[in-house]
Amino acid sequence: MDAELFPRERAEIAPGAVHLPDWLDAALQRELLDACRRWARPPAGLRTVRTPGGGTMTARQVCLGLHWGPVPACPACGRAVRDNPACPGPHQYPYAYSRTAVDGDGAPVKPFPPLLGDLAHRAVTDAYGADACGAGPHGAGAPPPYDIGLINFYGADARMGMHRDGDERADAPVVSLSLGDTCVFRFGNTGTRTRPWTDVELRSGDLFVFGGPARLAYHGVPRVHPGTAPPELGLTGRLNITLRAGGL
Ligand SMILES: O=C(O)CCC(=O)C(=O)O
Ligand SMILES: [Fe+2]
Repeated sequence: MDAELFPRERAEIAPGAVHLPDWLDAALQRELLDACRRWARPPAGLRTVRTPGGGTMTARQVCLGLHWGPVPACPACGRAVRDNPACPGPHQYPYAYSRTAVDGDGAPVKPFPPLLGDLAHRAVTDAYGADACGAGPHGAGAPPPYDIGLINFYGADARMGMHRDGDERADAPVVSLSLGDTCVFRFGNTGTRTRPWTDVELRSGDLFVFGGPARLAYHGVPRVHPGTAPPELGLTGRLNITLRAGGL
């Protein structure tokens, strides 16, 4: 890694989208990596996600709390999603949340651990300030809690295309934690997959939070830089943990 004289600083990439470099210390990165390794084991462990077009995602994924994946058949017309793009029903939404790994081994998804809920709340508070959380414990009138963790594992050639995180029903900010190799994280706009966008370098330990006007912005990972993980972490590749409130 190139030498750097100055620490990297907090940056607001777009209104509501905040990058906090080096947010996780080395011990917490190690603890999260160990936990990711446990979560990635079967049942309902790391899997390859099929896309509605018949391809596969290059980043492999494991889910906690709720399972996110392709909708196998449309409840409105009963056909596989990619076979009937004209269906006005759930075909419009080729991905959904479920309680079991429907496109994996079919096992119940592992529970969402309290550690990740605590981290999500701390992350949002650090990103926006004390009262901005937008999700909380259950209770009358309280916003829904963080209850979904998606963990993406990127090998050297893995990517993630521009997309929106739009399958949740709560508007709490998405919290994203990076471990291992550095990547280019592309943060775009809410209207199109195309420019304008800003490319941000996310390194091991970085936090990125997007909420408010940025909650539904397109984003993706066009590139991972292999071999850039901190050697003491002991990870080859990149892990990303995104935390969301489902409101489902
Ligand atoms: O890997 C990343 O940094 C982004 C992951 C992501 O956008 C997602 O899981 O929806
Ligand atoms: Fe995303």
